[in-house]
Amino acid sequence: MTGAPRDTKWNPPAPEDSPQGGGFRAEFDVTTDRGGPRYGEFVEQVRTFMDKVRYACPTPELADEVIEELKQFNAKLDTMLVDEWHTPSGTRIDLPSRGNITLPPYEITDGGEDGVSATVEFRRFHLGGNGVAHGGHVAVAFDDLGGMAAALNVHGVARTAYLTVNYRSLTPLETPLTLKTWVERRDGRKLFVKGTLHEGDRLCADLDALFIALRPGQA
Ligand SMILES: CCCCC/C=C\C/C=C\C/C=C\C/C=C\CCCC(=O)SCCNC(=O)CCNC(=O)[C@H](O)C(C)(C)COP(=O)(O)OP(=O)(O)OC[C@H]1O[C@@H](n2cnc3c(N)ncnc32)[C@H](O)[C@@H]1OP(=O)(O)O
Repeated sequence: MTGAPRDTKWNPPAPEDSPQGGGFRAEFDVTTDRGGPRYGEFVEQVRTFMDKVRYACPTPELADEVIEELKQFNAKLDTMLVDEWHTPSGTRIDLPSRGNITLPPYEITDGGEDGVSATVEFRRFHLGGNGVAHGGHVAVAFDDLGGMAAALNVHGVARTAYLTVNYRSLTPLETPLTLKTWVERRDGRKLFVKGTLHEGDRLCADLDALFIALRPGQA
């Protein structure tokens, strides 16, 4: 397991009348080959780049040089753009965080209807201040992995209705942390999800969230 459990029935078909606009679709794709065998390294290099940008203090001359090179990179990326529904990002279950560059990198160690366990490592670019993670990035990790616990429970897509994170102690950067999420209670389409984030035995943060399973065809 890396970005999501493999032994699960993913790729549920959308109903004929599934709307194509607004929010998540009631369907989703999982892949292991979209974007090719080097896609994981491609994302990892961008993360490393962001780590360096976060701490860079360029001279004006070096900033000009890098800006010129970035313009060339961006022009190259313009030649490979696809729409949201065809990008590998978020679908590659063989990669950390399903290859989604916007998520803190995590690897799923266990996942199913009972919940999800993952190892997550906040990067240097997730800095909030004073050497520890920004609380918003902690919430992003909980949202995605809480959403995954809900998705695995209902075998479909669920959307966050509310998400409360209690920050119990500081969350370190560049340290493997254990994040767990599980559906504590289900009431029809309502999934009450709990979660914890630990460094070893120390609780960094916990989660209390409500996810709503989408109705067939819901935008
Ligand atoms: C999604 C994955 C895509 C890619 C997948 C690829 C691979 C798959 C692998 C794994 C999947 C892994 C991870 C999943 C990833 C991410 C998860 C992130 C999810 C998000 O980041 S998502 C963005 C933020 N999210 C929104 O943008 C929501 C905006 N909003 C709405 O879209 C509606 O608001 C909605 C749909 C929430 C409900 O609307 P609705 O019309 O369907 O239902 P309704 O309003 O009737 O509520 C039904 C019952 O919930 C109660 N209820 C509702 N809201 C409540 C609240 N806040 N507090 C307390 N109770 C609440 C009502 O009171 C009623 O309760 P009752 O039935 O008892 O009366």
